[in-house]
Amino acid sequence: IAMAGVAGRLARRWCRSAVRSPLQVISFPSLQLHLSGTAMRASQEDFESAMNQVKLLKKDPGNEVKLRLYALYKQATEGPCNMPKPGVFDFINKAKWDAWNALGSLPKETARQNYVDLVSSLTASSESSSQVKPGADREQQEYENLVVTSEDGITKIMFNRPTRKNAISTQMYQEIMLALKAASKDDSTITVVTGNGDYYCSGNDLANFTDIPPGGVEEKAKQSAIMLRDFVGTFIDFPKPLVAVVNGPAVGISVTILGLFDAVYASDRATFHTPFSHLGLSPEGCASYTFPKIMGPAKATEMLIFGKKLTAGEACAQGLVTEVFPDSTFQKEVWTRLKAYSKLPPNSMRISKQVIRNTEKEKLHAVNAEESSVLQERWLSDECINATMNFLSKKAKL
Ligand SMILES: CCCCC/C=C/C(=O)SCCNC(=O)CCNC(=O)[C@H](O)C(C)(C)COP(=O)(O)OP(=O)(O)OC[C@H]1O[C@@H](n2cnc3c(N)ncnc32)[C@H](O)[C@@H]1OP(=O)(O)O
Repeated sequence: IAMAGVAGRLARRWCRSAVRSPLQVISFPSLQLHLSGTAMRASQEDFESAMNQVKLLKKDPGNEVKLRLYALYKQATEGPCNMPKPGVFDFINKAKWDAWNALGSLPKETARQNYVDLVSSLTASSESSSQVKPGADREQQEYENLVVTSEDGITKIMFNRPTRKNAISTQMYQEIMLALKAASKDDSTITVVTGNGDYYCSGNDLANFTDIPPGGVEEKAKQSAIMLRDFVGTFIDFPKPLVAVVNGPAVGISVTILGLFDAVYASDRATFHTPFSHLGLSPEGCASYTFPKIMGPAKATEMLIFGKKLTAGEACAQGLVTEVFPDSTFQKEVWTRLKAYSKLPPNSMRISKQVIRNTEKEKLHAVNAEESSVLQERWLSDECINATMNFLSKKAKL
């Protein structure tokens, strides 16, 4: 408890001091490699101007960056660390000493250049993030079937076709891809996918197959396979922690792609249903690979071949869901947790995700290509056409 109190005070003091003086700022080790390679050409004038810019930063760059700035400033003005090492309980001065000492014998000119570059990167990122106006207003104009908001370091992509149980139309596939691509580049640390209304998502909009292009059904199947491959590929390649907040029942592709998320939180009202055989289809979203890996082949068979619908508790027991919450407290508990996670160092989270994902990326893309190509055939099968017609003519539901 005492340590937590000290850490809190430290953070508050550092935040205040960063805007007051470059002498009281603190580091970002991940920038070190990038910065050490830059040419040494910053003048004393550039350096002084950078010191002034630090005071004008609109956004607190965080303690690590402030420590880095402090260390570079000291190195640039005084050379290698010349202070006696502070005691272990003198937390602030010890952190500053460590940061400065870590620069070793870095020449003054290089430190000056690195300081100028670091400040310039901070100014650029604060300008670009202030141009992005987070919030529903801006996003509503861009997306017809999604609500995308950015707050507290979290970009939330919400399926927004509640009257169709958030079924994914052709346009919505495109919008989800666009929203994910934007989220991968924005300054949020975590991206969340959720649904509006009582459903999380009822999967592919079965009416998608009624929009036949001049090339006929074969052309439609071909276009759909390309779209599916791109759609799933966007999830495979997504670079930040991706979390599903499953607010209600999930069907079809909205379930299979959960295997590509980094965490899945579910309300106890949620169910997980992949009725591919009932629809004359076969698995997509890399589930033919991720599900057997997550839950074992026998359990995956029950879901993907026999179409067994799982409760949230069952999906959690089988490893598809991270944690289940009572519906009454679901939103509150999940968002409190996500807000805490969003404050973790973003670069570290992103890199950890990449380390985990990179070992499998090639395999996942290959599986995605294979599944999409098999489905291209399935969509033209009698089994699939009959099942789709039965649903659309209101003869069948899941
Ligand atoms: C191109 C890439 C393809 C990738 C391959 C993807 C595969 C899949 O995702 S397979 C799974 C496809 N999904 C389904 O088969 C679900 C079909 N829907 C249903 O069975 C039911 O609607 C329900 C169980 C999801 C919900 O039932 P209920 O609570 O009774 O609600 P309604 O049926 O009255 O739904 C309200 C309204 O929404 C329409 N709707 C719901 N889901 C879909 C859907 N997936 N596609 C098209 N339309 C859907 C439903 O028809 C109702 O419409 P109205 O009757 O006009 O009000």
